[in-house]
Amino acid sequence: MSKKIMILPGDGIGPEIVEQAVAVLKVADEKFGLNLEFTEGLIGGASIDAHGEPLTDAELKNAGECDAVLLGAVGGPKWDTLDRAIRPEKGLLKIRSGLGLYANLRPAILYPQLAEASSLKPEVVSGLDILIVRELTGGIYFGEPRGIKTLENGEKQGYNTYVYKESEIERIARTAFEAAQKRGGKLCSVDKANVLDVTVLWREVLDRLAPEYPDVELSHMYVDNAAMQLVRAPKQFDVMVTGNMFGDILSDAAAMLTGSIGMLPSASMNESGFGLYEPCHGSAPDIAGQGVANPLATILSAAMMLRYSLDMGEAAAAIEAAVSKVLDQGLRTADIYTEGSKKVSTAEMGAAVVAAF
Ligand SMILES: NC(=O)C1=CN([C@@H]2O[C@H](COP(=O)(O)OP(=O)(O)OC[C@H]3O[C@@H](n4cnc5c(N)ncnc54)[C@H](O)[C@@H]3O)[C@@H](O)[C@H]2O)C=CC1
Ligand SMILES: CC(C)CC(=O)C(=O)O
Ligand SMILES: [Mg+2]
Repeated sequence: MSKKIMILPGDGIGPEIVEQAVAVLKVADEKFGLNLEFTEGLIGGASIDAHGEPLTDAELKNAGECDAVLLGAVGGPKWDTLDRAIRPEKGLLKIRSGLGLYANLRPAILYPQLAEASSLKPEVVSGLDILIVRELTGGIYFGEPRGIKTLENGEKQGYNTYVYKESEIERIARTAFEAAQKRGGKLCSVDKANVLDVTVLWREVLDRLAPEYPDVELSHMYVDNAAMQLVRAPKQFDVMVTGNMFGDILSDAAAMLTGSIGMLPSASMNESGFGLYEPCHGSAPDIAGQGVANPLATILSAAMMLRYSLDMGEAAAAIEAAVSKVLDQGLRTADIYTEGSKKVSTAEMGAAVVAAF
């Protein structure tokens, strides 16, 4: 039986990088007989232009009926002046929440070939392999009430609400504990429990669950210190678990340890293992249309999709090996270029991964 993959290219560099990832999936399909079937949909600004909203209910339903979703990125200046309710980013929040994709896995792994491209000194990052587990369907990005209101004195006030229910904390904590069990056995929970009540509860839930995972060493860290430790001594971390906003910010910081945000893939899963796969970066309007974006985060996200949602681990490993091979060949998009390597375009990088199979 075929496996149906929904492709949502989105905006900006989204279509450019997704095109390369689909080409890689097609060659993996040929080599491994995966029987993949692709269908394409609209999200973000592309959907606003076509339908007046960033994700239609019909498209959400289509995505949920597929076996997995591969997404590029959404957003861009063209839509920035629209009403907040129909911004491209709302489409992303809608698909994450609508499909229950609460577990966002963001592995920050330094390919040894890119040690020179990392923002940190090679000795600080060599062998880096961190997994950031980010809660994705709750927290301050979803909390109500939210909005901008006018106060009695005529001044405007903006507000959002940072909320988590125990059950939401527990399920992401279990994802993180289980990941730590399969990895190095260390879990660092990141919060701001010295200030934010919601994260006092977060910490309590993590502590309550810890005895169920005696093989995992649990620690807690405030988010400001975690940001500092990530750029000071990142190898102290194995698995990090945190809420939606802190995870968003910390994973962009971790990306630079691996050389570029263009290297960081992600998986967003629900309880039944259904997943949406996308690079951690956005639509990069500053380089869109120039053919210079790094497609590797999206290609590596496609590999995660094969492994986590489609049970095609062998093909996933082959994609990762092909990525490593092109880096061995010295091929680099502009974001990971260092002296002595060969600068290539988005399409050339994609073609090189296909050829490396
Ligand atoms: N998952 C998503 O769809 C996300 C969407 N966004 C949206 O994207 C738009 C741009 O946001 P920014 O804050 O600029 O973040 P961004 O991640 O799009 O770009 C930040 C910087 O990283 C660079 N960059 C990103 N991806 C790259 C790649 N694959 N190769 C080489 N360089 C890359 C960009 O050129 C830019 O200089 C906004 O509309 C934002 O809301 C932002 C983050 C995530
Ligand atoms: C719409 C944003 C929450 C997207 C983003 O920055 C992310 O998921 O990393
Ligand atoms: Mg982000």
